[in-house]
Amino acid sequence: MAEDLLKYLNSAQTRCVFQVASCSIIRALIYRTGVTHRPDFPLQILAGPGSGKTKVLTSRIAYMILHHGMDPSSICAVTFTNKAANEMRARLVKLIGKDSVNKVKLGTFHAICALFLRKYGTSVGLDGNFTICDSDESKRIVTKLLKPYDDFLSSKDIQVNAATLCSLISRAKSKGETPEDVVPRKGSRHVLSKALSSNSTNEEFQRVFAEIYCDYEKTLRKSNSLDFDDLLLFGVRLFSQHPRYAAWCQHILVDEFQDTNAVQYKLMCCIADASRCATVVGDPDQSIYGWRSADITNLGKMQNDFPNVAQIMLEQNYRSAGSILATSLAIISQGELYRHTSRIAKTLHTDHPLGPLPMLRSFPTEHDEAAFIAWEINRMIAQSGGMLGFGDFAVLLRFNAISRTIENALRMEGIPNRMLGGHQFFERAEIKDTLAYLQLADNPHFEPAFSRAINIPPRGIGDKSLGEILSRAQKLGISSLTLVERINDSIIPDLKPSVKRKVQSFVNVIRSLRSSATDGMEPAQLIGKLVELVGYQEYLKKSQPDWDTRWENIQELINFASDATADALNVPVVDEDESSLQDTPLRQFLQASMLSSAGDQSNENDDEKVSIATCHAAKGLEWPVVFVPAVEHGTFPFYRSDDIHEERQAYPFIHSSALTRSIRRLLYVACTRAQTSLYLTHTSKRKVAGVFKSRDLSEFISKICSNSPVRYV
Ligand SMILES: Nc1ncnc2c1ncn2[C@@H]1O[C@H](COP(=O)(O)OP(=O)(O)OP(=O)(O)O)[C@@H](O)[C@H]1O
Repeated sequence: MAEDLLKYLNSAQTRCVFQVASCSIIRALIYRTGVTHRPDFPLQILAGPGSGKTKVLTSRIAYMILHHGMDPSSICAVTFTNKAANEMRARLVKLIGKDSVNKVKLGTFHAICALFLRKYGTSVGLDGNFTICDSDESKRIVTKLLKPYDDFLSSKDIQVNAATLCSLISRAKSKGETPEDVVPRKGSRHVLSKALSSNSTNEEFQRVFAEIYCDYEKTLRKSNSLDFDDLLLFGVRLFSQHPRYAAWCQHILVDEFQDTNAVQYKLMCCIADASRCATVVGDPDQSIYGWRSADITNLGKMQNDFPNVAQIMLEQNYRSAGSILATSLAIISQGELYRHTSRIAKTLHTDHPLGPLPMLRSFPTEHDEAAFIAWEINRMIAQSGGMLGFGDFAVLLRFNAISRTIENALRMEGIPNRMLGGHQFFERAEIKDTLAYLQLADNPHFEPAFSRAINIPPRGIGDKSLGEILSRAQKLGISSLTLVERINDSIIPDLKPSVKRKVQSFVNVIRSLRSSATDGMEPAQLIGKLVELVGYQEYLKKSQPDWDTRWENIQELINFASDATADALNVPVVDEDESSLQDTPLRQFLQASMLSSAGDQSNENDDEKVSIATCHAAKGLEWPVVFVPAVEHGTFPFYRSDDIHEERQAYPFIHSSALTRSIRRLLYVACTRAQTSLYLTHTSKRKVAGVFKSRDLSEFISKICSNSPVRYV
């Protein structure tokens, strides 16, 4: 009898059934452990793409509240984008209800810092009405600061632009380096040394960089404003110097932990200081923000900084067909390029069938490639008998510059499409104009807003007069707005030529907005009042051929304004007697606008369009069918070349092997967005700066072709 049982258990068929059953039990247990792991212990959940990381994180929050009775307001949940925060909020509402969710401190690192700095910023030397300076304004400031160095830099044959300097400043800040830290010391090697050959040139350039960085900081402080990196740095300062402001936090949970930089990691530690409890979820293989100083080693650091941290791996992919997963894993796990890195070995499997093999197609030119993509989308939709719609397709690009040919081809085939994160709502001129007035009404010191608003609509103040206003204000140690207000009120003499009459309407508008904002007028009404006062619609009609679209955007901003204040997070009252600051609805709205990221806005019928996105913007998303064009050397990986301007700015001075690894991960992220079908395409010739250049298949793919998880057509 016993022998029979043993035989039975050993039979191949039974073993297989038993293994499958035990595997899914183990998986369920692992998932459960991720959720139920004691909330007073730290936890790292490492998981591959499509393994349901967000689900575990939200379930864990719900479990802490419902099972352990934790106060929702003692939980902090951090995501990388507002979109991800909204997604998490929506899922949590279903589990614990809206009232509890509203108490959880849920948002991006930037949003959480901004909220606390608004209320307690005086403790770290800030005024509560600071303005958040976006990257466009930072670039304008740096452009101005760079100007006096033009002759010097060209005499040394050093070419550098404001965008590169902004990247370098941001890089320094994300590592916590101050302007003093970047001053060259004898024999020191700095980030710039990788970019410049001669040592003395390097030192001279680095000195210029340090000076510009220093002046940039001064300009921001004088304008009572913080850039995005400052929000994090001042946040660290606030929570580390005044731990009581973080004492409410019993547990912090961080999504996409692989993309945290040094400052964000420090912030997490400061917020978790009282409880030493943090749960992080991440996938080191999806770390794609190396150029923004994301630091994969934070996983290791956490093991030292958080005693008894446990590590759980989630290894089932719920998203993709088996063959897509196999191809993606082959791309990421090619050994040789990882020789000098410690890639954390993870396995990933799926219960989904193998499905069609990913298709690799080669074309003579990019036009043929784009035409194929358009043709194939139409063919698949027709063949699916209505199962697939345009919204089920995505074309994921290495960089935006490739999109033009694809967009053209889709248009010619009548395929509706949208660029994900491409039209950045808050970067549109009409939106910036409106915000500039409101920023000035809230913070009279914010110079970038003054320079923008003073002449919109045109008031006849030329560059010379504007320069005169700025320099006179500087001499008097007051803001430009205060100067023109004083001229308007005849407190100080007019300029020559006179500006008094020209600035009168501007001063009146600002004063009227300021007084309404102080009386608590809702931002949506403030915008209505502003456009009325300045005659903005008439101005658009006169100056812009597409004025109606722009006017619709203003209406959209009004909609956004009504929602933004309703969504504001509660900041706990720590010291009633201390000078904690009161937020105004205008301030809440301005903050929400400045922190709103690309892709946060979506239109109603976007679901019926083919998505075109960069691989970066596709992070966290999924589609049934994904096309990845230009899988070629020169794109995957990309090395510095003169044609791709935006990429040179994105990757200043990054080491090429680090870049290669980062781009391999980017291709991995792109491929793992696909649920049922994946197409990789490449061309043998591609136009670069107007000239055809021959192209080879990407080494990331050519090296895996022999094991053939792809169908090469
Ligand atoms: N336990 C589960 N059972 C079935 N489907 C699941 C489960 N968890 C997640 N999914 C589904 O799998 C897909 C991927 O989930 P999700 O986007 O949360 O994964 P992720 O780990 O955050 O992925 P990525 O890191 O690639 O963005 C989604 O369609 C989700 O609905």
